[in-house]
Amino acid sequence: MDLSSVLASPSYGKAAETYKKAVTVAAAAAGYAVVARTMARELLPDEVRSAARWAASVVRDRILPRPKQRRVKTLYIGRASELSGHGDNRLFWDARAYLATRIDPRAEGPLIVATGAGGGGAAQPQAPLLLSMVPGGSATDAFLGVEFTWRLVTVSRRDKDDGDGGRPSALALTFDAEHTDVALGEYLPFIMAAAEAQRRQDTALKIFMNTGWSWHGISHHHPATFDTVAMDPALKNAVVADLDRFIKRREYYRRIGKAWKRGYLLYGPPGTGKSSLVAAMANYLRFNLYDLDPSHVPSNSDLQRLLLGMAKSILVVEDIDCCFTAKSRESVAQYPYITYDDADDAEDDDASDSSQDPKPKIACVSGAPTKEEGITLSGLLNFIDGLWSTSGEERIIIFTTNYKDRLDPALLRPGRMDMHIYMGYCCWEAFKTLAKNYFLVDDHALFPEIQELLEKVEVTPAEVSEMLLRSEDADVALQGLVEFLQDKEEGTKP
Ligand SMILES: Nc1ncnc2c1ncn2[C@@H]1O[C@H](COP(=O)(O)OP(=O)(O)OP(=O)(O)O)[C@@H](O)[C@H]1O
Repeated sequence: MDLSSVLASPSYGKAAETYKKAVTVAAAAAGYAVVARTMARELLPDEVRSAARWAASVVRDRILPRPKQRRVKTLYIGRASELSGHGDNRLFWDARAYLATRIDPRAEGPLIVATGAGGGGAAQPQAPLLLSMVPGGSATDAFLGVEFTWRLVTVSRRDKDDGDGGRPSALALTFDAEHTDVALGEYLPFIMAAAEAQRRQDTALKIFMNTGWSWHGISHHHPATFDTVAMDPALKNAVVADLDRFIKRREYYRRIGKAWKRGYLLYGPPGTGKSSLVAAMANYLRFNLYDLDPSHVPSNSDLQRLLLGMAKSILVVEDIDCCFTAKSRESVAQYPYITYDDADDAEDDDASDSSQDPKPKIACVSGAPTKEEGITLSGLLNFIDGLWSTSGEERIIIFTTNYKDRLDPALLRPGRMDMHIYMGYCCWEAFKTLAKNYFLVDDHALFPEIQELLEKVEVTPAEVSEMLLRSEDADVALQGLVEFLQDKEEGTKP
């Protein structure tokens, strides 16, 4: 069918008629709408028109989905503690320290850069560079899927003559208000914990030694870490896991009403790394060490004072077998400075404080035996349990000995020392740690021979370390070690 016959057909004529009518109606409706709007504008008062607009918006809001409104919340963290009324607000400094690790140095805009405190608190050449926002600047951070925006704000205090005008005085933390619980319950506590961990890292550790009833501290720079201590890897992992678990259990110890303390007994031949492990534990936890020499503690009351004078820390008593024994009173002559419990007394240790024990203890102070009250093993353990149960701070006690079999059974009873750690002769795994420490090598042509020899020969990690130290050339040092082990095997070396 061509175009002329389509136009001439009756069905086309009907459709064209219908279309014309529709156009006429639409034009009339549009005209009425314009007229109605004009009339409404001219005839209806403003109040009626705005009421109509409001009604229309209510209907629209009810029927049509609207994009969700974002309510933001801002927390101001002032530099000064507004609530306690005095001093610095630690949270302000914690947040600034935390932000220093989150600021992107490549981001646009100016930043403040300064040196952080290294080792002893004073700025040191190797101290890290810390970034900070300039006043008015902002930084964003994401935590648990929530976006947080930080701004450093300056509150002008020109009206107050406190010499503080113009310094940044608060951090403003802005986030979606529906995440307020995350901000207060998780994000800020996380920041405080991170800052505390960093503070510990930056603070030089100390080791304290006792003279009489007072402690004297010096810096503790022992380089041992869990990476450098050579020991069975499974045992090492177990020690690290035990420390981690202990540190996280503040609430648990509080709930069961026990002192937040953990006891470790390290035993093994001389030179197997007991002192190195103590140092590694201190470095890992960033705890100060208190090295107690019981021979310098005249009485239980002096011991009490020493224990009360300790902060969160590790208390070490080395060579405990030389300090306390239950063997016999004849032993007094052998260990002249210390008071001894009888084995029978030790059984009652839990029930009574030995300082109130009516039986006279033999105390030998400064080599002069007297009948005065003296320090006892039960006194030490009871004091520790009693005194530390109220402090609420975590403490670790470590006893070391070369001779576990000489120890007072009271010390070995379950519940006294939580973990007994045997530091033994150098095994293959321990040797690999030492080789890595000294030469940064994981493998060497002499390793198979050394492995075979270590299975047959008893050698301490201290002896192996000494051989490895003899040359900076790994080939030379390892060859020297092979010869040393062969001599031992043949019995030509003690
Ligand atoms: N397990 C080890 N891992 C790494 N180094 C070790 C180890 N054992 C010993 N050494 C090395 O030997 C030296 C002496 O070891 P350490 O004092 O730790 O042994 P110890 O078991 O405490 O000895 P002692 O019982 O005589 O006090 C350390 O300084 C270290 O260089």
